[in-house]
Order: sequence, then structure tokens, then C-alpha cells
Amino acid sequence: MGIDNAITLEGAEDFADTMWPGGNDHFCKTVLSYSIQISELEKMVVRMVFESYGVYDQHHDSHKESTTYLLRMMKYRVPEKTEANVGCDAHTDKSFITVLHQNEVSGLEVKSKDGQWMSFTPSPSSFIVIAGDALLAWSNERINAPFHRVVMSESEPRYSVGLFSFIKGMIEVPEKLVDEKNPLRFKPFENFGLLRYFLTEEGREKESAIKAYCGV
Ligand SMILES: O=C(O)CCC(=O)C(=O)O
Ligand SMILES: [Fe+2]
Repeated sequence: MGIDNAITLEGAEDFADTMWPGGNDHFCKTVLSYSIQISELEKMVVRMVFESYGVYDQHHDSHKESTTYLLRMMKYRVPEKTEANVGCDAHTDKSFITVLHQNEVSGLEVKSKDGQWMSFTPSPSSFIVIAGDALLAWSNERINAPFHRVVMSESEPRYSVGLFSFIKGMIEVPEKLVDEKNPLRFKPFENFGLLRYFLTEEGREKESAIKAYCGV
């Protein structure tokens, strides 16, 4: 369960109204303040990415307008002796960017491109920024959306909170990120429906085939 439109008071209130009869003002203020501050970090990362690819002026405003945020809070209990793992299975996120934070209990592991699982020592002042599938698509596969998982091996429950940014509607790859060396690639993404080839001739030809594949 998560809070949609997490950087608006309405988003926090909708969630609180579902959880508590009569809502919960204190909860709303706390999560709203957290979400807004972490969304500033997300926006800084987005800005750096857009600037580094030289597409800030042309694409940043429309990107900003179509961004929404989801906040999810997670609890991982200590596994019973007979249980192998009660964390979360390896996956990539469907988001554009995910920003994670957790209590002092470790467990998050991220897979490097060469297949090694890397773990972290949690710190109250550190946030983990992970690229999601939408950023992989937007960057025409230049930015990897890494597999990650949670493996519980400590004797305390683990609490984490994730702010996930999403692009509403279709993901368009900036023209600058498509060239002969990096032709636009087709990937139908679960949750995103279909990714159109906006820019290439090949894409236009394939569009009807893609639509048929996705049933739209
Ligand atoms: O709890 C964590 O640190 C990771 C959670 C996660 O990967 C997710 O919710 O997608
Ligand atoms: Fe994740």
C-alpha cells in the first residue's frame, strides 16, 4: 500500500482517511514534509541527468509537469529459524527514479552489471537513489535499472521508505539520445502499456505491430 500524489496534502489525506477513521493530521504533516524534501533530491538527480545528456532546455519542463510521486513504507520482519528469506525478491523498479531510506537494519542488496550483489551499511544520513525501468527506457538504455532485493539477516525488523517518481503517459526518448550507434529499442513495459518509437522510421513502421501486441 502506498500514498499516491505523495507531495500533495490531498494525497496524504486520502491515504490517512483510508487508514484511520477521521484521518490523521500528524501523520499527514510528517509524510508530506518527508515526501516534499525527498522529491527535491529526486528533482536534483533528474536535473543532473538531463543536463549531462544536454537535453535540459528542451525536455526538462515537460518532464517535470508529467511527474508524479508515490510514497511506500515497508516493514520486514525477522525471519523464523525455518524461513530462508522474508525480504523482497530481486526486481527492477517500474519508476523513473526511486529514493530509498531505511532504519539502521541492513538488508538491501543491489546487483552490479557484472552480476555481483552489493550490500550497504545503512546510515541515517544516506539515501539510495535507484534508476527504474522508465529511466532506462527514457535514456534509450544508457542508464541501467539495476536489480535489487532485500535479504533479512539481522535480528531486528527492518523499516524502509521509498519515494518513487513516475512519468504519466507515454515515455518519449529525447531525440538527442537516438543515433545510429544507439537506435531506439523496443521494449513493452508492464505498467506502461507500450513504448512507441516516436522518432525513427523503423519505429513508425513497427507501431501498428506494437499496438496489436499490446492489444490497444
Ligand atoms: O526496502 C527496501 O529497501 C527496498 C524496497 C524496494 O526495492 C521496493 O519497494 O521496490
Ligand atoms: Fe525496488
